[in-house]
Amino acid sequence: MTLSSLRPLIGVTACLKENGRGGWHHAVGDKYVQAAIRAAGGLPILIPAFGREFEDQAMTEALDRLLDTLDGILLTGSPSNVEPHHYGGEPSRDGTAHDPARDATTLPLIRHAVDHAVPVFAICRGLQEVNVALGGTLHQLVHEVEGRRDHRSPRSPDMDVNYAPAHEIEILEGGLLHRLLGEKRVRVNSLHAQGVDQLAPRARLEAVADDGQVEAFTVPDAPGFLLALQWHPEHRALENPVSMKLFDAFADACRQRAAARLSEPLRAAAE
Ligand SMILES: N[C@@H](CCC(=O)NCCCC(=O)O)C(=O)O
Repeated sequence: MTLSSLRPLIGVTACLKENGRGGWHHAVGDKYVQAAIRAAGGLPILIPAFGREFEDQAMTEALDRLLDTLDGILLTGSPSNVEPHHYGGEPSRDGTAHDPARDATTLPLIRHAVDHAVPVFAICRGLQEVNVALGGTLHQLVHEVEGRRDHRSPRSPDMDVNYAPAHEIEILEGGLLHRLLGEKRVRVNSLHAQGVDQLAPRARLEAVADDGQVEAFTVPDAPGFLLALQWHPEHRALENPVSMKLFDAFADACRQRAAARLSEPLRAAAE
């Protein structure tokens, strides 16, 4: 086995959703599982929304054990919103979908992963979770903010319509995104009603939409890889060169961690 053939273990965050029959499922969209396998070359390990089951110390121990076994974390998107009490926001508008079990899992998971140099790739809700976990805030309805466009997707039954490129982003020179893509402007899809209001103090802005809305950031002082995107690179990732450059960078970081975690004989074989 060589380092390039090593398939890193990538945690994929799940939502807790009602199953319509009085029960609950821990659920992940298949496109995230497919992206972890095909775009990142990893082995996806679903992370249930277990945060409410553990008190503080037990949660810390659970996250330590979990992250000891993983080479990276993919923070997925979701129609549910981060609950505003996590960032001092006003109560959500009636009818807003939330997922408190997911919030109770991902927010401490993010802080733990960042502190322990576990590579993190955050998508849409995932970006919003990273921003809140590290002390930032969110707009709950970006399209109602003065000067902002509507960043929500069409409500088509056709995924390719909903995930079609929707607007350009400006990539800030000198950051990770610019280094990975070598471009100043790319078109991205857009499927969100929430968005970054106050960027987390440790975050470095990497890209903005033409209306100034945050579209990507990194955390330069994090010991490991971290890239947070408001758009969805996982949709048809293999057909999108921009997406593949980003997944390749995440995959490289995960493989490096995997090799470092391997036992000596396996590590020697992977070199
Ligand atoms: N609910 C938040 C986050 C939006 C988001 O993640 N959209 C994608 C949902 C479907 C998918 O997983 O692709 C917001 O509205 O901003």
